Amino acid sequence: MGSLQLKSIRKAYGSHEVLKGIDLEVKDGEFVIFVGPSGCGKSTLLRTIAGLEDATSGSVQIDGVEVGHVAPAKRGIAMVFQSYALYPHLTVKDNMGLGLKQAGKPKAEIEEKVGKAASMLSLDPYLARRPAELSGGQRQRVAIGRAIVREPKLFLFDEPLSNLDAALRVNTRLEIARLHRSLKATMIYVTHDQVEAMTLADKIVVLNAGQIEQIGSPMDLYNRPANVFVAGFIGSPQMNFIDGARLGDKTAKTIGIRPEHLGLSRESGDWKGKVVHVEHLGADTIVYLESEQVGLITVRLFGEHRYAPDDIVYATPMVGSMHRFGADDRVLA
Ligand SMILES: Nc1ncnc2c1ncn2[C@@H]1O[C@H](COP(=O)(O)OP(=O)(O)OP(=O)(O)O)[C@@H](O)[C@H]1O
Repeated sequence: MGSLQLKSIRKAYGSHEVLKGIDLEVKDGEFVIFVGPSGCGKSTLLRTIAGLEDATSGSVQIDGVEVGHVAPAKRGIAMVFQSYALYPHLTVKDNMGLGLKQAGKPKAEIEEKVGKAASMLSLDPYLARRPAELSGGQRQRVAIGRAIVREPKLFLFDEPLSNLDAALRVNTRLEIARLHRSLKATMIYVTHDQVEAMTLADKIVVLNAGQIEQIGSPMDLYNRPANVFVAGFIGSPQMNFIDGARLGDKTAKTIGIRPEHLGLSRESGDWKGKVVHVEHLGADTIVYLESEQVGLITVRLFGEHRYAPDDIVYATPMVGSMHRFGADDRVLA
């Protein structure tokens, strides 16, 4: 079991309020990801759940039990950080089993649990090595293994992949997804990386300046952003925002349209523009164009396209792809 309830969590450092009333329900077995701009309070929230920070007010419950005054080690939580914090003089096996050894568990039990975690993480060949003899990805897997053997109610991950290179990030991401499926454990994960958030999460929590902007499944946030902030934060390249008045819309202050929901033609279309820059990403081509009617917009095309700066082109939004936001930046029904 591992459910979590946060009620009206506030946290201030001096007069600086970093968390401004966070309410959140995490169900047993859920994978929840916190995203948001730098400094919005993601790590502080995670550390508050872990008990490494005390909330200024509000309640943290794990499985329905208030843990505000329970020491971090007694909360049934395991935390995996960006820095692996492994003991350099211990082998992989001893690093993974240390927590159990310190808790006075019998040797046979430690052997069994470490063995099981190692095989889950494909770490069997490395059990006798020391951290210095491992790659960054392997070290992070050991850190995850160390968390698994403790069989926590809640796993907390604070940007666990951010020290890894791109290929390793993908592999380790898949590993974490698989792990979540096989352990059916509750996981809460902080990341800067949109792809991580979109691919791993059952539920994404978008934070901004200490408040929750929206909670939803990845596709909910992508398809139905509740406000301009979430619309602009989720999706890459970023959603285009156009002044409603420029499109003759009298109620919407802002109209959003994702770059992948625009078509491009040299012959005809809704918005005439001039190409200012093109990025060839292999699988996709990103075209930036300046249009008199709608300003600077980004178009994402599937495949390779031979547009070049100064080409005259026409962009056309796909039917039903516009998001309309009112004067308060909230989505209009
Ligand atoms: N110990 C502290 N004392 C004072 N202010 C702090 C302390 N820890 C964090 N802060 C401030 O709280 C705010 C939130 O920090 P936090 O680390 O939670 O943000 P974050 O969303 O995790 O950012 P990042 O994505 O950059 O890691 C920041 O403005 C930070 O400067």
